[in-house]
Amino acid sequence: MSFEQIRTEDKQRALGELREVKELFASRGWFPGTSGNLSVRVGDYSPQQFQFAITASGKDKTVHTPEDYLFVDQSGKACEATSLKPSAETLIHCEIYRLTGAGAIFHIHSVFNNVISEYFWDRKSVPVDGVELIKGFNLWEEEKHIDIPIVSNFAHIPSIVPEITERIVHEIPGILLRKHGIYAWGANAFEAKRHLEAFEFIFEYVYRLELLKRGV
Ligand SMILES: CSCCC(=O)C(=O)COP(=O)(O)O
Ligand SMILES: [Zn+2]
Repeated sequence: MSFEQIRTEDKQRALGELREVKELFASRGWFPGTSGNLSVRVGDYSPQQFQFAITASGKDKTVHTPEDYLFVDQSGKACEATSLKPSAETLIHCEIYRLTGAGAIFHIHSVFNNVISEYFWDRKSVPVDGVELIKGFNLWEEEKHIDIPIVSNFAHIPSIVPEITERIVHEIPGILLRKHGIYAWGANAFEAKRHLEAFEFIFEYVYRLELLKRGV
């Protein structure tokens, strides 16, 4: 399906969802210093061909402007003529869509996700035991253990991608970039938001529990 074949109302819906999520996450302080990026996929999907709306690069995501989003294809190329630049991290979105077929991907930087990614860097994953909120990932097993993958961060974004390709696991709808932030995804914007909120809850829980264990 080409970009032109995608219905205007579907494109408008994606932009509306991005605007809503952006405003909510901004109210939580989840976009410090212009960080973070959000995307919602539109139209039909195959791993070889898809399109999505994504936040433009370097914008203050706490304000709304007419130049907040653009549409790109599976290689990160703009679908329409525009002076806007897609997020510098668009290639990460492309790879996550290619691997998972997700409908939306949200990325934020927080102190908790940064601290936790560094604290558990030696084991390359965050261990989580029996926390109720993993039900937010549709994991309903009693006292389930999960490991949230952590990958290396590089200034050169294409260098981050191969480790993401290697480490994404079907059960866990997110991945942590070391001292950078969390990427969370879902079948649609509602689910990706739920997953992101569950990750952030878990990171704060793990952080506070570690402090208590250490008597800090
Ligand atoms: C200013 S934070 C550094 C870039 C980053 O990590 C990020 O999430 C925002 O980049 P974008 O190009 O999407 O604005
Ligand atoms: Zn980032």
